[in-house]
Amino acid sequence: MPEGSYTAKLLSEGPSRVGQKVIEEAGEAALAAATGETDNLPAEIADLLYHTLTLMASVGVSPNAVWEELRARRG
Ligand SMILES: N=c1c2ncn([C@@H]3O[C@H](COP(=O)(O)OP(=O)(O)OP(=O)(O)O)[C@@H](O)[C@H]3O)c2ncn1[C@@H]1O[C@H](COP(=O)(O)O)[C@@H](O)[C@H]1O
Repeated sequence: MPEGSYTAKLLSEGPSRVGQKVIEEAGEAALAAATGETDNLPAEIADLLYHTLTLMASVGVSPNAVWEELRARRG
């Protein structure tokens, strides 16, 4: 594991732990939006996106697979 790497440590804990972080960060982002704390929103959303990408890596889902899914939904 790369020394001092948060990402490596989180990945070593498995998808369930990464998923918990996604839920936590989604809650923080939603709360910031609901309470009008818009100054905090970019940081909260950055945390959410980072942890979502880490969750994808932990289960082997590529960004391209997600883009393809979104593209297929276009009506
Ligand atoms: N973008 C990010 C990034 N966003 C958020 N975080 C970390 O995510 C954690 C989440 O915040 P919390 O307040 O929940 O932190 P915490 O209490 O330490 O977390 P837990 O103990 O609950 O797991 C913080 O420790 C942040 O530093 C990130 N850690 C790393 N990156 C990037 O990932 C890449 C690899 O970095 P390393 O992970 O350091 O190798 C680099 O480009 C980094 O900039």
